[in-house]
Amino acid sequence: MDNIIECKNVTYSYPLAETPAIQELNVNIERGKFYGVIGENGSGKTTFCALLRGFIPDFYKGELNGEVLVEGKKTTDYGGELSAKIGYVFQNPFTQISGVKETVFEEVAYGLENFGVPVEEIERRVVEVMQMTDIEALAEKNPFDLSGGQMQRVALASVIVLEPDILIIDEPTSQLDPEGTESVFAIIKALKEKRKTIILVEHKIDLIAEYADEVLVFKEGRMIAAGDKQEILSDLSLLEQGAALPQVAILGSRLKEKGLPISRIPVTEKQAIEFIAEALKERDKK
Ligand SMILES: Nc1ncnc2c1ncn2[C@@H]1O[C@H](COP(=O)(O)OP(=O)(O)OP(=O)(O)O)[C@@H](O)[C@H]1O
Repeated sequence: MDNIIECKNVTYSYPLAETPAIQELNVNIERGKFYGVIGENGSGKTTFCALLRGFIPDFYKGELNGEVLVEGKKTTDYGGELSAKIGYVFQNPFTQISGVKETVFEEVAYGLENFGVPVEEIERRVVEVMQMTDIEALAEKNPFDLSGGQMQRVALASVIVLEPDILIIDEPTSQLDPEGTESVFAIIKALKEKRKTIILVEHKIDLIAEYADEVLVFKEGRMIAAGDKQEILSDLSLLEQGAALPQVAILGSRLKEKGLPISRIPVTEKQAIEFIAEALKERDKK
């Protein structure tokens, strides 16, 4: 198994906090997999992201015990190189936009300029990423004159252009309409196809069900479940723990309880159609 990130017995408290925001966390993140992170508000998802990218303890002090390793090296032993390895996309794209560049093109190029990449390479990479994120038509616009969905695509482009191996994306669609959400997920899907390691915090459970490989569930600072998305998202006992599960998983389980011979609990709409049709055929055979 190729673990790109490992958390070993991590407990962290923000300064002056009475209870830790993360408690006794042990988790391995495998290279090239897509992790969906879910849990109630305040359960520790954003704090988990801050730990992975070394923001804790670099920027947030407080008390940290245990170790977070990225490619076998402690985050506390990295200098600036960690930010080249791990791209972070904020919930609010306003936070990501530098505010010092006047066009979208310059904004996307900004990070590469800071890394001292040669001009021709910057041009090539920016053009490529703008195509991938479907923002070519916005190249000459001011980043602040965009819709929320467009701005989030620019924010994603400015991170993707740096070619990090790991992407941590914290609720990218919370402020977007369905169309903006769809366009952001088209990009996330393309990143998944490039075999990037992706850690995505997202409340929209159907999107997690559709795209993630693995799901991590947080509650009150503890990771209460982790594993294959099919297994986690069909575990109805998690509902009692406050986790959101796909409606189709709940429906499938209830149909099973009512006696429908459904062999697998669906987590996506496509699976629901397939698995329920299979079960109906099975029932009619009898
Ligand atoms: N900068 C901070 N200083 C002190 N406490 C904080 C800070 N950020 C978060 N917390 C606390 O840590 C706990 C975990 O918060 P966190 O933001 O990680 O949860 P979350 O699951 O990401 O929530 P949400 O879904 O609302 O974004 C909460 O009790 C929160 O109040």
